[in-house]
Amino acid sequence: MNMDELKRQAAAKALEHVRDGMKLGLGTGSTAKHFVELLGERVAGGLKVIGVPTSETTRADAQRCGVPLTTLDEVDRLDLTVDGADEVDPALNLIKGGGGALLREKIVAAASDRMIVIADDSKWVPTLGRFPLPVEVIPFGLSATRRAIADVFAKCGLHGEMAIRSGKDGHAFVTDGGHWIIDARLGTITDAPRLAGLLGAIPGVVEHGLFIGLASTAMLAGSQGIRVFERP
Ligand SMILES: O=C(CO)[C@H](O)[C@H](O)COP(=O)(O)O
Repeated sequence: MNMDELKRQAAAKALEHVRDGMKLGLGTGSTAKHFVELLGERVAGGLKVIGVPTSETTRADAQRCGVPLTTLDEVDRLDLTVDGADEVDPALNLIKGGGGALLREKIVAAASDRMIVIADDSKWVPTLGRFPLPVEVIPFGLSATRRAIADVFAKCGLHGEMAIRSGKDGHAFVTDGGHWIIDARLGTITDAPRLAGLLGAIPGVVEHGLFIGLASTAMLAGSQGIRVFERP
């Protein structure tokens, strides 16, 4: 089975947890896109749900699939968010943001009673950090912000290369919020909650891709089937 089929299987498994009347957070990325498409099929069959997309790309996908949309200004809490991840560790802490949507993804996940992470099982890691950590920054004062990020890494015993993410046009990739992303190759993040707290306190850092304590469940599809993990 190829990777894309595994992603679709994980998405289908998450769909089993969607009930009539739910308010849903809709994630971003190739796995989340499968979920939106499968959800669209259920909506066409009469399921009543409403979704909050975590990116302009997901908004367009959801509209194409006929999934009714709302915003976090119009609803209070969401029942469930289903989203992909770049890495998942045994505590269900995550690295996200490979698709550049980490800011809206984190806002939506934090506004949800439950977050289900869907992925193929290559995303499962014993310790976060193999995938470059995305840090969303304001372009103003970038060098100062970068130095502050490097100081935080050093304080956490991490020394990694940092690169401004480029878009397809070769210029800096611009997020839906108008910010830039620094990708940091850290290797192994031994204390992700501490790093998350320190990065979040830097002026100029809008958000980072460490999702600590937000995921309730992970559904990871592999050649042996789907493994479901609950947050310990
Ligand atoms: O965080 C994300 C986007 O910002 C994605 O969820 C993450 O990059 C995983 O993507 P994919 O499902 O395509 O592997």
